[in-house]
Amino acid sequence: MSDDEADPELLALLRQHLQGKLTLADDPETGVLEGAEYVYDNATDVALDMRSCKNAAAAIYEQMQRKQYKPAAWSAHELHPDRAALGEQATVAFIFTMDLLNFSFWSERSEADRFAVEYRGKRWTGYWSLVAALRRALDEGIPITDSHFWQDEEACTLDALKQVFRSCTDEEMPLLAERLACLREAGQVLYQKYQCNPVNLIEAANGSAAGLVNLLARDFSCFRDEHVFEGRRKPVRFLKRAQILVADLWACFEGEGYGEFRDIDKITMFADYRVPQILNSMGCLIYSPPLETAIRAKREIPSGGSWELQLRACSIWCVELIRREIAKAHPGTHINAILIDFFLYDTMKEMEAAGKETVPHHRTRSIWY
Ligand SMILES: Nc1nc2c(c(CN[C@H]3C=C[C@H](O)[C@@H]3O)cn2[C@@H]2O[C@H](COP(=O)(O)O)[C@@H](O)[C@H]2O)c(=O)[nH]1
Repeated sequence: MSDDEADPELLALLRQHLQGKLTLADDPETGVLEGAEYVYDNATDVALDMRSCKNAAAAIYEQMQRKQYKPAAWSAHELHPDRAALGEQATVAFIFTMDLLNFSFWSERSEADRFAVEYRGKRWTGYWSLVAALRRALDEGIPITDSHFWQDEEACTLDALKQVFRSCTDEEMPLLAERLACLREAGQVLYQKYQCNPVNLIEAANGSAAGLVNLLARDFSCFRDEHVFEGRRKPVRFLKRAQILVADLWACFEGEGYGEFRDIDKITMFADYRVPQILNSMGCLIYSPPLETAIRAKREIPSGGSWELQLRACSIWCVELIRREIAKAHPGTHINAILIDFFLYDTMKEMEAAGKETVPHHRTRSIWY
C-alpha cells in the first residue's frame, strides 16, 4: 500500500466513531461490581454459600432454558407497555417515569388491606401497582409520563399524585411526597440538560449502558443510589433504579433502537428487597443470627446502615457468581445478570402468590428500591 493510502481498517474504525457507534476511549465502568465485592469481602452479617450458589446456577439455567427466558419476556407481561401501540418515544417516557418511581411498595397490612390499584378488572399490588397506576392515569388523560407536567406546580400537586396512585383500600401508596420530589427534580434536569425528553438522555450515552447509568447518577440525585460503608472513603454504588431503567429499555426494545447497548452485560443485579429474599430461600445468601432475627421479626432495617448495605452488596455479588457459574458450565449462552435477576424476581413473586414465602423480605423504607 502506498504511503498516502489510509489503512482500510483504520478508516472503518473512524467511520464507526463518526457514526457514534464506537467511542475510541474505552467504555466507562459504573463501579457497582467493585463496590459489591468490597462489601462482600468485609461483611460480617451476610455471607454466601458457594455450594448453594453452584446448585442455584444449575437450577436457574435449567428453568430459564425450559421457559425460553429472554428479553422478549418483558413485553409479555400484560401491564408492560406495548411499544408498537404506544410509540417508541412514548414508551421510553413510560419506562423512564416507571423507573423514576420504582421503589418501596411493601406494606405491613394484610393482603386484603394493603395498598392496591384496581386496573383492567384486577387488583395490583407491589411493583405492578405502580405500572397499573401509570397505565390508568394515561387512560384517564393525565400526562403522568410528560416531564412538562412534572414541572407544572399548579397541575402536578401532591393531591394530583394521590389521585394517580389512588388505592382501592384505605392505605395510600408509600412515600408519595418523595415520589413527587423525584418527578419535580427529573422534570427540572430534563428541561435544563435534555430538551425535556429522556430520549436525549439515551442518545447522550452513545450506546453505552454503563455510560447511561453514570449519566443518570451524575445528573439526577434521585438516581444517585450510593452509600458510605463503615466509613470507607469511596461510597459503594448500587444505582439500582438507574440500572433497572437501562435493563427495562434493553428488554422492552429487545436490544435494538432505544434498547441497543454494546456493553449491556456490565449491568448487575438490581439490589431491591425481593431478590435477596429468594437468594436466602435458596440457601445462597446467609444471615447472621441477629440479622436473621430482625428480618424474621419484620423489624425495619435502616437505609444506608451496615446490615442493609451488606444485604444489597452480597446479593449483587451472589448473582455475579451465579452468572459466572452458568457461563463456565454453558459457554456461549448469553445469560447476563439482568436475565438472572428478572427470572429470580418473577420466581419470587410466583412463590409469594403461592404462599410459599418462608423467610420475609427485609424491611427498609427508601427511594432507592
Ligand atoms: N431486582 C429486581 N427488582 C425488581 C424487579 C421488578 C419488576 N421488574 C419486571 C421487569 C422484568 C421482570 O421480569 C419483572 O417482571 C421490581 N423490582 C423491585 O422489587 C420491589 C417490588 O417488589 P414487590 O413489592 O414484591 O412487587 C421494588 O424494590 C422494585 O423496585 C426486577 O425485575 N428485579
